[in-house]
Amino acid sequence: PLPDRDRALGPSHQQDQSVYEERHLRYISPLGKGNFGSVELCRYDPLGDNTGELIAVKKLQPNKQSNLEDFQKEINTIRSLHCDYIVKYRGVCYSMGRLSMSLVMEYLPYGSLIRYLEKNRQHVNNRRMLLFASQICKGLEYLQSMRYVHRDLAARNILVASDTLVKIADFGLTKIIPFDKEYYRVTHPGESPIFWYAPESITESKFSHKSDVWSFGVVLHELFSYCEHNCNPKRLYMQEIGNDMQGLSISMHLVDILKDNWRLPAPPICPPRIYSMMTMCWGYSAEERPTFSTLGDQIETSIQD
Ligand SMILES: N#CCCn1cc(-c2nc(Nc3ccc(C4CCNCC4)cc3)nc3c2CCN3)cn1
Repeated sequence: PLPDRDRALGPSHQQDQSVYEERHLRYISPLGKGNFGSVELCRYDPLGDNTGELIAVKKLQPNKQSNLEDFQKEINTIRSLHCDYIVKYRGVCYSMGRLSMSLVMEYLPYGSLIRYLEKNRQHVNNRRMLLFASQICKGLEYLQSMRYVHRDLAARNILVASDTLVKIADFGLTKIIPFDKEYYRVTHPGESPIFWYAPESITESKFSHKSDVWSFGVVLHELFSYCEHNCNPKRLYMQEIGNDMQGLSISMHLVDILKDNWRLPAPPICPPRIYSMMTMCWGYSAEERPTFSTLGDQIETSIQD
């Protein structure tokens, strides 16, 4: 695309959608897998001299679930979001040959929060964690203001831009709440990340801002557990449920222990006030859970102390 200074700004000064030409895209390495797609590191190098910018390119995975329509929705979603705490849309790349298209986004050099915390555990203290938590909370508050429900909030979908900035990514499951309802009901649950799901999402496929609050509580748990894999949510829940469970009954057992008020245990060195914030996010019924603005205020207060 044209550098910003030369880009013709439309009347609304809305940046026009940038189209990246496939012939200038240089594949570098794989970055990860999201919902319905894989993400690759590329350099967009129209001058052919390796001075081009690094970008993250999400390609549609041609498999049964994903289809171009869902991908188009994901592109329209991320294109409509303008927030410092949400990964930035850069444009699309059409590959006519394969009649498919790719989503071009800003490249975040540090990768997912899980990997970052595993590698940088020694110099990330509680204050830094609270900064990350507050940024995720602000991003979610913005998403809510746009009537979007993310539906796949987890540390694996939080990306690290720098030592002091994280961003929400992967809008493959994001839905818009209809104007006349408080929730979105999903017809095809697909492979659901049930250990990050609120009870009503498991039992009734109902998703709302309050179910995103539940998942935010699980992300707080991952954060303050430094994303240690031996205390990740799935592992802790399966220990409680009993590892000998299979298939459908796992989600029913999960809902049962949640009904009995069992919750993920406090991470080893988690401040009591933060753990109580998590347990508030895990109110069994949606209306018990706090709003993102309340959570944001509580996190800010904790940062001041
Ligand atoms: N979310 C979500 C799930 C889908 N997904 C999205 C991305 C993604 N990754 C990055 N950056 C990134 C990623 C991995 C590394 C690792 C790679 C292995 N070697 C060590 C370093 C480094 C940097 N930047 C992005 C994106 C999307 C927009 N910008 C990756 N998977």
